[in-house]
Amino acid sequence: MKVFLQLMWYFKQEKWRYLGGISMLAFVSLGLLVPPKVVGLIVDHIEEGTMTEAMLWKYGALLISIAIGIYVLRYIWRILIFGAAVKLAMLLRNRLYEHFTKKSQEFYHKRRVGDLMAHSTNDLQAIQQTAGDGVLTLVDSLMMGGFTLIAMASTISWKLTLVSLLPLPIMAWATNKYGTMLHKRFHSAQEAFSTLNDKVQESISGTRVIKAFGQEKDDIDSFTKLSRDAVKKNLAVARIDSLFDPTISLIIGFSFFLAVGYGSVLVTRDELTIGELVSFTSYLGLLIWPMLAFGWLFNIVERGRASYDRVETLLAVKEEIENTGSIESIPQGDISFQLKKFSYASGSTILQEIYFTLKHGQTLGIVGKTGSGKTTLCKLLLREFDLNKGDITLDDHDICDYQLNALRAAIGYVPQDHFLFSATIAENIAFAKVNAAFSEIKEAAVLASIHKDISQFKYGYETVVGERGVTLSGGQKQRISIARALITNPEILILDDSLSAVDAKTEESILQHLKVKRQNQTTIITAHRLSSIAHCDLILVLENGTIAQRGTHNSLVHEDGWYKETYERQALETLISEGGVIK
Ligand SMILES: Nc1ncnc2c1ncn2[C@@H]1O[C@H](COP(=O)(O)OP(=O)(O)OP(=O)(O)O)[C@@H](O)[C@H]1O
Repeated sequence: MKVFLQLMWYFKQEKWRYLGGISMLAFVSLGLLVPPKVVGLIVDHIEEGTMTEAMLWKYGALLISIAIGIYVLRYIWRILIFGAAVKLAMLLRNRLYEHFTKKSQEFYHKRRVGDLMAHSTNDLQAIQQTAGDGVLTLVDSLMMGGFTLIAMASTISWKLTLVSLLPLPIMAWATNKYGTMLHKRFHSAQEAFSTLNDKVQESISGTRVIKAFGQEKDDIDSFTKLSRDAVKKNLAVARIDSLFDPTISLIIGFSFFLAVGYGSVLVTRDELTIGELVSFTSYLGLLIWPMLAFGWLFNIVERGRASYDRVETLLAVKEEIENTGSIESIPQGDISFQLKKFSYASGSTILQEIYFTLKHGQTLGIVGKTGSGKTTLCKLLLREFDLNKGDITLDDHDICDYQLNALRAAIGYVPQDHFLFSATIAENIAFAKVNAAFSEIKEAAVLASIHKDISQFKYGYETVVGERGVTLSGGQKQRISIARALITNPEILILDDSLSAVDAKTEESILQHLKVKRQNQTTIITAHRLSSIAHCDLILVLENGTIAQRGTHNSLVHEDGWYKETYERQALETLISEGGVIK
C-alpha cells in the first residue's frame, strides 16, 4: 500500500474530489445494507402471516428509492474519483514530457527511446488505475466490508458472523503472497514491454537500412523473440492475476457453507429466525465484492507501485547541465576558447589545449579527420555538456554565466544528423520562429538555396514531409535544416558538416548568400570538403582533439601538413570529376 503514501501529495491536491467521491461511496455502501434487511423482514412477516398489502407497498417503495439513490451516487463518485485519476495521469505525462525536453544529449545517449515511450504510456496507465480503481477498491472493500460486518454482527448474530469469517485469514495470507509475486513479475513484464517498444521504434526508423541489407528475416526473428519474451512475462503476470478470483471465490464459498450450516443450527435452537438467516446470507453475498475488491486492490497497487517507482526514478534524474547563469541578455561578441581538456563522462579525453579567439562577425572553419572532435567543439559552445569555469567565454563572460535559453537563442545550430518534423516545409523552417511571416520563411529558404526546389513541389511550402522527411532527398533536408537555423538570424550560426550532401555549385551559392547576409555575425562551419571553409577568417585543423594547424586558407595551403595534403587531393578529385586529365 506504499504507493498510496507516495501519491499522498496528489490526494491532498485533489482532496475535495476524493473526499466527495469517498462520501458518496459510503452512502452507497450504507444504502446497500437496506435491501437484505428488508427482504429478511418480509420473509419473517410472510412466515408469521402478518404481511399486509400496505406493508408490501411500503417496502417496495423503500427498495425502489434506495435503488435510484444508489444509481445517482454511483454515477457521481465515478466522475469524481476516475476523473481525478485521469487528471493525475495527465499531470505526470506533462511532467515527464517537460523533463524529457530539458534533458541533455547525454541523457538520451544513455536511454532507449522505447523505454521512455513505455514510461509515458503503460506506466502512467498503471498509476492512473491506482489513483482510480485502487482508491475505489481500498475504500469500498474497507467501507462496504466494514459496514456489512457491523450490520451482520449487530443486527443479526455476532456468533454466526464470527463463524462465517473463519476462512478470512487464509485469504489475507494468499492475497499478500500473490501481491509480492505480482510486483516482481509486473516489473519484469514492463521491462519486456519497454524493450519491445524500443525494437519497434528502431526497426521502423531503420527500415531502409534493414531492407537495403536484406535483413528483414533476421529483424522479424529478433522481433518475434522479444515479442515472445514479452508474452511470456505477461503470461506470468496473468497466471498470478488468475489466482486471485478463484481463491477469493473459494473462500467465500466456504464462508457460505459455514453460514448456512451454523445458521441452520441457530434457527433450530430458536436463536435466529428464518428471515434473519436469509438477511445474513444476503449480507454475506454483499461481502463478495469487498473481498474481490481486496484481491484486486493488491493487484492494482502492486502494478501501480512498480510503475510509480519507474516514473519517479526517471523524474529524479538530475539536470546534467546546471542552469545557474544570471545573464538574461542574448550574448553577442567575441568567442574565446581557453579549453585545457574535455572528455565525455564515459571515456577518454576528446579535446585538449583548444586555445583560440574568434572576433565578433568573423567566420571560423573547423576541419580535420573524422572523429577529431569538430562536432564536440561545437556542442561545447551550445553547452550540451558541462565545462569548467573559463573554458569558453562569449563577449568576455563565461558561457556558464548566461542563462541557457539566452545562450542558445544566440546560436543557430544545424546538426550533422538533421531532423525534420512530420509537418509542412513552412512549419519546419519556421520551427524556431512560429509566427514568422511567409516572406521570412521564403527569405530563409532562398538563403539556404532550397526555395527553387520547394517551388517545384506540387504543394510548395505546404508540402508535408513524412517522419524524418523521407519524401525529400538528403541535400534537400539538409538545406531545409539550414533555412530553419537562418530564419532566426542568429548571432552565431553553426553549420556542422551541413553542406556535405549538396553539390559544389549549391554549396558555393549558399556560402555566397551567407557572406552577404551575415557580414556582422559570427559563423562557424565544420566540414570535410575544404571548399566549404576556404573563405573563413580563421581555420582550425583538428587532429586527435588538438589544434594541429591554424591560419587562413592562403597560409595553410603553403604550410606542410594535413590541410595542404587534403587540399591537393580534393583539387585533384574535383579535376577528375570535371573531366580533367592527369598526366
Ligand atoms: N556523447 C558522446 N559520448 C562519448 N563519446 C563521444 C560522444 N560523442 C562523440 N564522442 C567521441 O568523441 C570523439 C570526437 O567525436 P566528434 O563527433 O566530435 O568528431 P568529429 O570530428 O565531428 O567527427 P566527424 O567528422 O566524423 O563528424 C569521437 O571519438 C567520438 O567517438
